[in-house]
Amino acid sequence: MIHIEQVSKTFASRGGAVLAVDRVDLDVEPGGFVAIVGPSGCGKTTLLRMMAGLETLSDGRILVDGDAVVGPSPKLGVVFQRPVLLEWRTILQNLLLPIELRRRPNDADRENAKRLLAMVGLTDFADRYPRELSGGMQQRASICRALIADPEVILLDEPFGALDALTREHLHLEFNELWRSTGKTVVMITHDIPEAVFLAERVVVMGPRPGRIIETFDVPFGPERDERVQADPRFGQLVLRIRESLEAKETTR
Ligand SMILES: Nc1ncnc2c1ncn2[C@@H]1O[C@H](COP(=O)(O)OP(=O)(O)OP(=O)(O)O)[C@@H](O)[C@H]1O
Repeated sequence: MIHIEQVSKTFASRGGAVLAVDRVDLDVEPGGFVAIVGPSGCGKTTLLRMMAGLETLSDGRILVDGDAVVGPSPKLGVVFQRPVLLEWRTILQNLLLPIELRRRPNDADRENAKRLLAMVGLTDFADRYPRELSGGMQQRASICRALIADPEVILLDEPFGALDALTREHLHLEFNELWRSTGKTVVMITHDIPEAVFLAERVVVMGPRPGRIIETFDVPFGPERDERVQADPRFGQLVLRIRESLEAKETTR
């Protein structure tokens, strides 16, 4: 579904050119879930923004479902670290925004939005404004908005990073179910290694700048996950191996 081939990104800055992403190759199969972890500033966000068509490539190519990414596309839904909801629109109106940018929303769109809100337990909040919702609820609404145009791929940049631990755990379970029930292809950036192992099928480790993929780990659990996965010794072992992979590279900087 996603094919990333020898992708590089160089930014021009006052101090000279900054190589943020260096010849990254990555393939994600349809319905797959890949998490990307790496030290701060290693180019994760830049890579995700290039996948989303929000940043140009300096070199290489990115294909989504066979087509080169040349700009934002309805095939891609993006969720950012902070829920970027418009304060003056209700939750339902916020959800319908991606549709409105292309055409007038109809009753079927409104039904679809309500179905998504029901999936994440926000049925009663459709007509409320973002400020009336907690951070976790707003982030759920943002995930619904990324899904409204029925994209084949969802890209998430630390979507749960700004939430408290309990809310984050709830959303992990919800997001796992959402992924399984919709069959979407997911790429998620996170700093949280246990989160990556809990949610993804594959965890990709990026090394410090210039950002390159240094190691890939397969997660030994099926798609259906719950709290018991974390008690499995393989969970802790994998978290440790990924942490060691990250730390090995940090010390050889
Ligand atoms: N628009 C830009 N102009 C110049 N340099 C940039 C730009 N965007 C990112 N960079 C540089 O590219 C590098 C990678 O940044 P990026 O935000 O992708 O890292 P990251 O891995 O997502 O970091 P973090 O985990 O801290 O969010 C950094 O050195 C950053 O300073």
